[in-house]
Amino acid sequence: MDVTEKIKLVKREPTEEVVTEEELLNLFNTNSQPKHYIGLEISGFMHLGSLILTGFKINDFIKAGVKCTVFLADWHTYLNNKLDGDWDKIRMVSKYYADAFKMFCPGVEIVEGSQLYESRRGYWLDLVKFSKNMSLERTMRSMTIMGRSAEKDKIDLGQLFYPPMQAVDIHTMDLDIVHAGMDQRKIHMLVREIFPKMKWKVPVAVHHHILAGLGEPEPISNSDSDFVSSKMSKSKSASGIFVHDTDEEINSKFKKAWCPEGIVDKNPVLEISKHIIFHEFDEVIVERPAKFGGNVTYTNYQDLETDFAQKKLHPSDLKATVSKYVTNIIKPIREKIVLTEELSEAIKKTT
Ligand SMILES: Nc1ncnc2c1ncn2[C@@H]1O[C@H](COP(=O)(O)OP(=O)(O)OP(=O)(O)O)[C@@H](O)[C@H]1O
Ligand SMILES: N[C@@H](Cc1ccc(O)cc1)C(=O)O
Repeated sequence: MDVTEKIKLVKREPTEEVVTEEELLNLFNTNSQPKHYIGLEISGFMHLGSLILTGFKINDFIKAGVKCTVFLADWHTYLNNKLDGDWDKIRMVSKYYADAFKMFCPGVEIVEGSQLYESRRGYWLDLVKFSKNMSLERTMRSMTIMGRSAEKDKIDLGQLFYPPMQAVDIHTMDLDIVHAGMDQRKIHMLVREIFPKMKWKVPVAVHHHILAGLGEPEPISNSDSDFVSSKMSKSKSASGIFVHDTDEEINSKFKKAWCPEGIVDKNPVLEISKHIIFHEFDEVIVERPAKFGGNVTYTNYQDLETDFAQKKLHPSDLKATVSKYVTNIIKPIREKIVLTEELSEAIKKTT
């Protein structure tokens, strides 16, 4: 595959930014198998954002010949008080995440935080060195990468290690490409600023779109908090579509979704059409009775959005269509991911 084709795959939806494209071009020109990672805290059930949209992007990287890793950040999970900080639960849920990604992204490598830290003794020295280059103020401002804010949350000393550890993970894995949702861009920009001073390899950062939750978006002006507050998240079960939801649950969640007639901005149902459905299907058929205009076929997202904006497509028809297509995407995934009673209970009781 030529370099232009590889870049096209990396930049394809749901990618929102590549920092920088010039560096990515240089990387592909000089390295036939660059190393990528995306890291996840392991806590709740996997959803459309964390497994499916993220997995679409990982699969694009794999197609482009990139060596992909999903990093299961077990120590970060512990630091962030997820799963009650109970290591038996963390290990159990970690296996569930590993199996889900191995199934959805064939060829991806899985690395656990604890495995990395045990095998690289130099990690802790690098963490100390890195922390000398990171101000306390900057550390506090990066708390958004763990879904917290220094103003609202009581932060313990352990949590202050979270952002510099995430940065040192990147150096320790010797990565060329760091990938995450837009909510993680702060730490990657920090890495790009500090690593050159330490003479560490500077990775290209690729950030994908953050899928919004199904509820009404929260009115927040600060763009960084915006990603965090309205995103589909494993901590908010009503606003997310989880890979284990039944057909009925998916349908009922879409029925309740925020989708005012003619409103395109921050409309979560349109977002799912764009980033999930049109990623998988070349055409989408809206089925409706002749008295409401009859069936209509869309071969691209833009036409669907335009019809919705012009009130030619009603929210209930859009919701029913999106619900049907999402169910078709989720069904085969749901069947392949084993969710034992014990695992399900462990997750439910702690999220
Ligand atoms: N709604 C989403 N859309 C796209 N990507 C997402 C979404 N939620 C999480 N991700 C991405 O998946 C990776 C793991 O995120 P994370 O472990 O914080 O999941 P989460 O569901 O947001 O969890 P939490 O509820 O604890 O905030 C990150 O790179 C993040 O950007
Ligand atoms: N901060 C990431 C998790 C993560 C942790 C460590 C990493 O090296 C990478 C990612 C999240 O909330 O999703």
